[in-house]
Amino acid sequence: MPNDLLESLPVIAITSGEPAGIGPDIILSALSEQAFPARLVILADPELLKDRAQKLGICVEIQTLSNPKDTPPHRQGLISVLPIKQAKPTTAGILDVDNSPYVLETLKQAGEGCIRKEFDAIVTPPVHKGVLCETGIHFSGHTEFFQAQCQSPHVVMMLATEAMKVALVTTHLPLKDIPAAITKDSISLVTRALNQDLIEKFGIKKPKILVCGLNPHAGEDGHLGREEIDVIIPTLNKLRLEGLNLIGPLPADTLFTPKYLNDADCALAMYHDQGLPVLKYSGFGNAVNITLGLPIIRTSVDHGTAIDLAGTGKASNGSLKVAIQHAINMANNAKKFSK
Ligand SMILES: NC(=O)c1ccc[n+]([C@@H]2O[C@H](COP(=O)([O-])OP(=O)(O)OC[C@H]3O[C@@H](n4cnc5c(N)ncnc54)[C@H](O)[C@@H]3O)[C@@H](O)[C@H]2O)c1
Ligand SMILES: N[C@H](C(=O)O)[C@H](O)COP(=O)(O)O
Repeated sequence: MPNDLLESLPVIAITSGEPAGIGPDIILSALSEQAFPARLVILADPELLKDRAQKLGICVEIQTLSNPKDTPPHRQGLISVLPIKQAKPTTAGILDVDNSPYVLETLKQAGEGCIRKEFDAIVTPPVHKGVLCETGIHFSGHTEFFQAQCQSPHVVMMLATEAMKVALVTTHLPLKDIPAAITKDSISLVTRALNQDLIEKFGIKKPKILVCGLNPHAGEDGHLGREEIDVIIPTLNKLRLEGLNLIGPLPADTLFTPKYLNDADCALAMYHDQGLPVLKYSGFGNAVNITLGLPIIRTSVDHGTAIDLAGTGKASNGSLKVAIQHAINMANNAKKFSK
């Protein structure tokens, strides 16, 4: 392939995710079923991928790289690996805290490579937050990990299907800590970042964003909670003066109905389990998780490690394919903008 054509293909780093989960399975099956228009580099232990491919009976060519610059264009069945060694061999379906440093190392190297511009985007199959926390560090999600690594002041978690986009004001917080985290500042920063990225990364000229209340019935005029009156309404009014097209706060139970959704670009929920169950009910297995507000591009799957399915061949790779394609599209758009 001529050099300029090769260089026009984005380099997409894909981490292995939790080795005992379905991450390796869905990487192997997705990359063996189709060719992606990119240079795909898997940050993983090649032995993990070889073992899992054998267990699943998937025929792939595993090629080890010493430099990400050498990543060839993807073709069906090609797995190009930048090797990172596990502490121990993994048994599918059995979590082992000794391999948590390996998982963290794949994320660290993916983020560093993206910051150095060796990679154009990162795609992350699922990690197991519990087994990472057992190492003694507090790991609440990739979103927060890459936010800290990139030193980004605020990021936004957004999950998207063809039909719906749902973003969150707060990410992985215990329920009891949410009201205190719904502040004028947090709502303003997240809503501005969301609006900006909907314009720049999704080409929506003037995004229309539906905003959920925090309390049942959006507080029922203060009788079911005062956060709407004291915090959310004044903040949205201020943002409207900046030109943002915001509807709400609406009661979350009726915001997610066609009357509102059909005419809007995105819903903004106040917390994880207010917005994501609706999105996952509507499109589990085919949605993408995108971190907005980072200086790098990062997409992920809409599901977890599904430890019960690892090594069985029953895991769907649909969301991973969507996450890879979104990363490629966003990387191509970013290349066009930078010219
Ligand atoms: N992107 C990520 O890293 C990510 C996302 C969500 C959850 N997690 C983590 O995953 C772990 C397990 O979480 P969970 O049990 O709540 O959710 P889960 O998504 O792993 O599993 C929920 C259910 O969905 C099924 N399922 C999940 N993915 C599937 C697939 N690709 N194909 C077919 N069936 C699938 C599972 O078998 C299970 O029945 C937790 O540690 C959680 O934090 C990680
Ligand atoms: N909140 C996500 C979900 O439910 O799908 C998931 O936990 C992943 O989050 P990170 O991308 O921050 O790991």
